[in-house]
Amino acid sequence: MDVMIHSSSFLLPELPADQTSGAGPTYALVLLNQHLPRFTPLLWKHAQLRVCADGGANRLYDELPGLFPDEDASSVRNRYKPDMIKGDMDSIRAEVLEFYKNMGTKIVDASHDQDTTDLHKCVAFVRDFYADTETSTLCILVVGALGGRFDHEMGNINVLCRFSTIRIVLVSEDCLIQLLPSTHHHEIHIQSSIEGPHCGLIPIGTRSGSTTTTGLQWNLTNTEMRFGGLISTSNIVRGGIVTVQSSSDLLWTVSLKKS
Ligand SMILES: Nc1ncnc2c1ncn2[C@@H]1O[C@H](COP(=O)(O)OP(=O)(O)OP(=O)(O)O)[C@@H](O)[C@H]1O
Ligand SMILES: Cc1ncc(C[n+]2csc(CCO)c2C)c(N)n1
Repeated sequence: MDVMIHSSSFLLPELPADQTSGAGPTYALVLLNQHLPRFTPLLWKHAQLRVCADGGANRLYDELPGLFPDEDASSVRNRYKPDMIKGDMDSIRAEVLEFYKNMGTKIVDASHDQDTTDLHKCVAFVRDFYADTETSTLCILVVGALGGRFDHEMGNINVLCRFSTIRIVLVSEDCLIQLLPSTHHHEIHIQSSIEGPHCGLIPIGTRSGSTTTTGLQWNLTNTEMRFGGLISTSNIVRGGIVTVQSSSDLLWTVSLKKS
């Protein structure tokens, strides 16, 4: 089975040289309508496409200037122009919509679709935008996915499952969450300056018949995991590389260090 390599190098101030030369992932950033983490400007810099999901545009408008306390709010806003705002447009404020429309941001009202979330709509857009790009090189970073309403959080995690062939990372102030599809074996390269040591491996939707790991304090060896039984929470990363093999898709989560 092929090995999928994972690295959170998008949280480093500069991408490693092999990535800046075009060999690494193509990052897209999606901003949701929850508190934006402090490193949003860093992810913005690394991303080639930036999309706000509906009320995510309010967060960009309201919260980004606060991350640059020494600068004038309007000059910060003028520097961060999203490529697109997409969603059912029931949360974005009129003045925010007007501001970004005047800056040239593309606005897509998808209010006819009340069966998929704004994050789903944005991920589908990014996927289609990069339709000609090899899927394995695309990585969608999502900020504002956690905290607040639990139905929203579960909807956001469901997007990882619905688009399981695309690399998507939910990035909060405290942790990262991503899906490890069972179609691959996984090598997670830990950036110990920014992430760990706490981590978890969580089956989602169904039991995971057999999981084997290395590089954790409490490794699994052909172990079954299920809700109501064992799931691996409060585990600890021990080595620089964690490997995971599983018969079912799993969520991988790792804590982020408070710099
Ligand atoms: N409290 C929250 N916790 C986690 N994610 C959130 C939260 N609020 C919004 N989001 C995410 O941001 C996206 C855009 O938010 P927005 O408030 O514009 O959604 P919405 O269209 O009002 O959602 P809904 O109609 O389902 O209530 C949502 O699709 C969701 O992914
Ligand atoms: C069974 C079922 N439950 C909830 C919704 C509502 N819903 C789900 S996504 C969405 C859009 C949010 O921007 C809305 C309103 C539905 N359609 N079907």
